This record gives sequence, C-alpha cells and structure tokens, in this order.
Amino acid sequence: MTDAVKNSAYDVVVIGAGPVGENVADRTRAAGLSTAVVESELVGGECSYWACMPSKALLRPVVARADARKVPGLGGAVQGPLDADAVLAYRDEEASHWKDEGQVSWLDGVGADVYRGKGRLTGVREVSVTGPDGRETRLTARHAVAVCTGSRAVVPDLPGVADVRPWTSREATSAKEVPGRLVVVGGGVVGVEMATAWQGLGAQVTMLIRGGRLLPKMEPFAGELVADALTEAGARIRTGVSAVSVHRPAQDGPVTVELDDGTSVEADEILFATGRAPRTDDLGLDTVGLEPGSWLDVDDSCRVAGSDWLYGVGDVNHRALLTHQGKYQARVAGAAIAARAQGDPLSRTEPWGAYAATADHAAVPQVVFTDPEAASVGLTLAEAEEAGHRVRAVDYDLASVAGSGLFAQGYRGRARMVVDLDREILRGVTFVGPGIGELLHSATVAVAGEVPLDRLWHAVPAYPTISEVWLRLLETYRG
Ligand SMILES: Cc1cc2nc3c(=O)[nH]c(=O)nc-3n(C[C@H](O)[C@H](O)[C@H](O)COP(=O)(O)OP(=O)(O)OC[C@H]3O[C@@H](n4cnc5c(N)ncnc54)[C@H](O)[C@@H]3O)c2cc1C
Ligand SMILES: NC(=O)c1ccc[n+]([C@@H]2O[C@H](COP(=O)([O-])OP(=O)(O)OC[C@H]3O[C@@H](n4cnc5c(N)ncnc54)[C@H](O)[C@@H]3O)[C@@H](O)[C@H]2O)c1
Repeated sequence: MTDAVKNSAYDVVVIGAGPVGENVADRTRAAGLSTAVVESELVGGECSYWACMPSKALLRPVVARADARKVPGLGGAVQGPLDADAVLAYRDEEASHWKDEGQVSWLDGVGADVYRGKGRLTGVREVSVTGPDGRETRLTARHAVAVCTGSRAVVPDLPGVADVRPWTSREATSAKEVPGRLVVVGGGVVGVEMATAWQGLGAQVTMLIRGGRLLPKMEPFAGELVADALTEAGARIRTGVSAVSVHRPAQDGPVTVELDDGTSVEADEILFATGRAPRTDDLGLDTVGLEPGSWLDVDDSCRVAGSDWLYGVGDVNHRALLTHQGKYQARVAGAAIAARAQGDPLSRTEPWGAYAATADHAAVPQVVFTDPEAASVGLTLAEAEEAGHRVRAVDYDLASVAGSGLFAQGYRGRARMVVDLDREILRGVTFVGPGIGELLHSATVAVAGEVPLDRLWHAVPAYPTISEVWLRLLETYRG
C-alpha cells in the first residue's frame, strides 16, 4: 500500500450516482446504514443531463405547439417556427447547465458520502475509487455493494463511423444548435423522440428504420400514429433499410450514409439511436467471477445471482431501462439490503412483497413524449399471447370520446386494453393520442393492482375528460 491510498469502511457502497444509485443510498441511509456513493461524472446520471430531462425540455415546446395548432381560435397564433434559441436555453436550464451541485447537496442531505472518481470492484465487498487527481481510495462494504452504473449508447461498427463524429443520445440532447439536416438511425424510443424534437425545431429529419415500423416494442398502432404525425411534420421515414457505411469527406462537410438498397442519404449530422450497452466493461467484474461488459443477472430483490452481497440496480440489470422503474428497484433493493443487514430472513420476498420488484415483470409503465404521445403499461397483445395467457384485445378509437374532441379538433388516437379472460383482469393497456401521458397512471394502478373488471366498472371517469375512454373500453368489452 502507498501513502496515497486511503481506506474507509461503510455498511453499503453504491457505484454510480444516477437516479438509481441516489435512491439506493437514500433508502439505505434511511435504514441507518452508513453509505458511500461513487460517481465518475455528474451526480444525477444520464437521466438528468443527457436523457430524460433535456429530451423532455426539447420536446415540450414542440408537442405543446402541435396540440395548440389543433385548438379552435388558437391554431392560427402558433403557426410560425419555434424560437429555437429559447428552447435550447430552456433545455440547458432543465439540464442544470450540466452542473451537479444541487444533487450533491441532496445526497449530503441524506447523509451519504460522495466519492468523485471511477469505481471498480477489486474483490468481495471491495471497491477501489480512482479520483480525478489519480489518487486511489479503497472502500470496504460491510453488507452490500450496489452497482448502479447504468448504460451507454451503442453505435454500430459500420465502416467510416469513427470518422463522422456521430451523435448518440448525449449529443442529441445537448447539441447547441439545430442541424440543417439530421439522419436518425433507429426507430425505438430515443429515435422517435429525438426525430420529433429536432424536426419540430427546424431540422429536416430522415429516419432510417431497418424493420417495418417505429416503436416495435409497443402495440403496432403506436408506431403507425407517431409515423403519420412525424411525416405530416415534414420528416422522412424510410423503413426496411439499413446503413452499410458512413463517411464525411470534409471536416465541416456533410455526412453521407450508404444504404443496403444501393441508395444514400446526405445530412449535416447523424444520430445513432440504436440501443444501449451496460456500463460494466471496466468495473472489475472479473475480480468477483462475473463477465466484464455483461448486463447483471439479478433476482427480484436486485441481488446478483449467486452472490450474497452484490446488487445490480437500474439500467445495468436490463430489466426495464427507465428512470422510474430503476428508482422502484432502488427502493426494493435498499429495503432488502437493510433487512438482510439486520439479519431479517426476508419474509416478504414473495411476488408484490416489500423485497421483490415484481412490477418489472407485470406492470412497467412508459410514456413516449412524441406527437401524439404513446403510453403503455404491462403486456402488449402479442406479449400476453406469447406468455401463454388467454387474452382478448379491446380497442377503442380515442377520437370518439367527448373529452378528446374538446382537447383538439381532428383528434386522432387509439386505446387498447388486453384482458386476461381467465382472471378478468388487465394484462396491459396502451393509449396513443395527444394529452394521454397523464392518463397512464390510471392504467398502471389497474394492471399492478390486478383490479377485477367488475370493480373497474365502478371507477367512474369524469365527463368530459379523455379518461372517459375507460368507460368506452369496458362497455366494448361487455358488448
Ligand atoms: C435520450 C434518452 C431519454 C430518456 N428519457 C427517459 C424518460 O423520459 N423517462 C424515463 O423513465 N427514462 C428515460 N430514459 C432512460 C433513463 O435515462 C435511464 O433508465 C436512467 O438514466 C437509468 O438510471 P441509472 O441510475 O440506472 O443509470 P444512469 O442514469 O446511466 O446513471 C449511472 C451513473 O453511474 C456512473 N458511473 C458509471 N460507471 C461508473 C464507475 N465505474 N464509477 C463511478 N460511477 C460510474 C455514471 O457516470 C452515471 O452517473 C431515457 C434515456 C435516454 C438515452
Ligand atoms: N420516454 C421514455 O421513457 C424514454 C425515452 C428515451 C429512451 N428511453 C429508454 O432508453 C432505452 C434506449 O432507447 P433506444 O431507443 O436507444 O433503444 P431501443 O432498444 O428502444 O431502440 C433501438 C432501436 O434501434 C434499432 N437498431 C439497433 N441496431 C440497429 C442498427 N444497426 N441499424 C438500425 N437500427 C438498429 C433496434 O431495432 C431498435 O428498434 C430504451 O429502453 C427506452 O426505454 C425511454
């Protein structure tokens, strides 16, 4: 050991101070366990600075304008372009100008010690932190180490990709100016949200989709309605094509994307929205018998399979790559760590118990903040059938609900509930339409609560709100 190495012992060591790591620390501190949190970049993680917050700040003005354009008497006033500089300034504010003092003081407030630097496992319950000045601190955890290091964007290994300075979600959420032309590769959630934002802010967006539709993990009508609106906004969507190479001959010149159908697309910037990889490649997983670079395989308490001290919480376990779901896992894992530290045999590990993140399997809610919004919870029809449930999909045209017509003229949207015919409960619900994001939690309560349809019949939606779609869905089901 050199003089430069410091040693400290804690009950719990958390690696990664994104929303999930912060919440694990909050829970373990609330249980009276001393807790160290290690962060190599900004306390607050991807969500605060390069994901949820800046992306939603970019989208809010675009979606609000699209909604306002459909309101009689108001539409004419909002036909012009958005003030892009003002939107980018609003985005900067929502990303806290990429400074983390606020979140550091929040962690101080809960009594966790923050260590700046890169955390690495060096053995059982051992973490080494290499600080910005190169100095090392060795942390020992008496009870648990929680790995909450999140995920990073994956860029496909195409010829020329290293030379074109491609955007990932980080650049797409933090860019300082609106590109003239933007190619978006990938039609998942990042792809459609960023295409909506930058098209709305004035870029000419072209989406390159290798499959047949946008938002392939949701009910098919979600991608169809979002594609219609994106096309009406001026974006080009090309399905069934793959990029085979990219090049940018001049440093400040355009990028050209060659496609597998022999055509090419030219743009000023290219965004790869092609999925995520776990941030576990340089984490010392090999020192504890795990594969570097792998997603962490965990049980419902978020404890790594085969370990009695190592937890993987949030994106890094690949159960549901969403902030709210990771924070839910953090509450469950924090409670389980505290109970195990007190020698509790964990009597509530049964599904829906205090120490089981059961909703990860049955009721994950997600809102895609596009025009129109797309929101879902639980299983799609296809997923429910694949899981072996005897189900029936009940659909309703959201345009036929009185509240929708009042929300916007020419409202377009659709709702689906997936009914488990054996138990008469809901396995999943999807809403697509303007203004439906805030409706989703009603569906989450119904799905997570396994509320019998006979009782749901007595949950009366207020008139004339969009939520009256619940009544219409139930009437349709009852025939
Ligand atoms: C563009 C975009 C938009 C999104 N929008 C939404 C949304 O609207 N709603 C939603 O619910 N989800 C959204 N998500 C997903 C959401 O961002 C993630 O699910 C969430 O950030 C995961 O939280 P986490 O704490 O697990 O990981 P992260 O937020 O990635 O945090 C991990 C932290 O660990 C740190 N770290 C990594 N390795 C080390 C190490 N070795 N040592 C020390 N520290 C380390 C990182 O620096 C980081 O701060 C979005 C994602 C993207 C890409
Ligand atoms: N509003 C929200 O809740 C929100 C917003 C953004 C991101 N997120 C989360 O972040 C995660 C990451 O989102 P994402 O969109 O990057 O991933 P994703 O997995 O949802 O979508 C990636 C898409 O890229 C496609 N793809 C992959 N490789 C490709 C290639 N080489 N060429 C062309 N297409 C390719 C895939 O088929 C897929 O459709 C998601 O799990 C999502 O839940 C959530």
